[in-house]
Amino acid sequence: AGRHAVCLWARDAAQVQAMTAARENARYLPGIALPAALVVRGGPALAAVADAELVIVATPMAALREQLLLLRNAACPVTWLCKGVEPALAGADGLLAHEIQAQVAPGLVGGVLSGPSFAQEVAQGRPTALVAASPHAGLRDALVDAFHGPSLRVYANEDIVGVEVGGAVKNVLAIATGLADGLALGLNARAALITRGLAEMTRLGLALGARADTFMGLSGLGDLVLTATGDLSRNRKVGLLLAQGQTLAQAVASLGHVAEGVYCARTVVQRARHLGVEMPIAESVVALLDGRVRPAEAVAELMKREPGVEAP
Ligand SMILES: NC(=O)c1ccc[n+]([C@@H]2O[C@H](COP(=O)([O-])OP(=O)(O)OC[C@H]3O[C@@H](n4cnc5c(N)ncnc54)[C@H](O)[C@@H]3O)[C@@H](O)[C@H]2O)c1
Ligand SMILES: O=P(O)(O)OC[C@H](O)CO
Repeated sequence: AGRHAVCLWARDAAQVQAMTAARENARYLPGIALPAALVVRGGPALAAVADAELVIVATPMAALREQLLLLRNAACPVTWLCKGVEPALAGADGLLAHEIQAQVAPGLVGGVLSGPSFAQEVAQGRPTALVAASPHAGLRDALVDAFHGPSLRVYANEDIVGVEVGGAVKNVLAIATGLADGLALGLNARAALITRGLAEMTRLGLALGARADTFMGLSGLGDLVLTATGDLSRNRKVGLLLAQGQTLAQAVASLGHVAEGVYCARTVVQRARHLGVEMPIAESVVALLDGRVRPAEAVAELMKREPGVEAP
């Protein structure tokens, strides 16, 4: 938004050099010129954030624990963009991002920036609305101050549990809608998956202590609609490719970016089971990813379920 000096730190020296020379992130956002004021840096991460007022971690979920460990003594607040759940460690449930922070960097002031936002459209300056969630009011305000602008609206939310559950579960559900669309099941089926998926997401969130209304907001329904229907979604693409007969390995290899639903579906389902929460759509996605059912069988299993009442 032009109100702050911004430094982009990357771990890969070759990528730093390429971005500095071309003033473009050709590998991840080709065709988008980096703003003239943006400084690109490599080297030790801690040196790069020494004078920072705010750090944003933009790695996949799998790298968050390592990044937070590195930043655990940072003097400034840290915010992550990751949407997922960490794979379960032996004998324990997989953790949401704020739970990892509580474990490895409890002294840090942390939060998440989430909501319906394909990076490509944000970078093109297309209108986008996000949600900034943290238990710390000061960080929520700082995120709105740093990011709110003519093409980006940022809403604050105290409910970090609900925001993170929405961000994780929508990835799993987008694999399901990609699969349904890839099998040409029709628009009715897609609407059914989105709506019943939202009920699953809400049930899990409530069991984890989230607020129900968060799931009607940007990080819940908003991101679910975007990811389940938008062809820029990597998660949706995985479903589409599986429906075409590709193996999971082939589908994942063709993306070049992380599809978090592939990595968190099992953990989501495992956590739901431990809490006694029913998530039949997510269960079907896991069966598909594990190769226990074929695409058409996953759908048939869902349709065979006993009739039920609509209330979540
Ligand atoms: N791309 C989007 O449109 C978008 C939008 C909103 C949220 N997100 C979320 O943001 C997170 C990152 O998504 P992405 O699309 O940028 O993923 P990506 O696969 O493009 O990776 C992002 C960056 O993280 C780096 N990285 C990967 N593994 C790492 C590790 N172990 N240590 C340090 N760095 C590592 C990669 O080199 C890359 O620069 C995901 O959780 C995703 O759900 C993505
Ligand atoms: O490409 P996906 O499926 O990871 O989705 C990207 C963003 O999370 C959409 O908000």
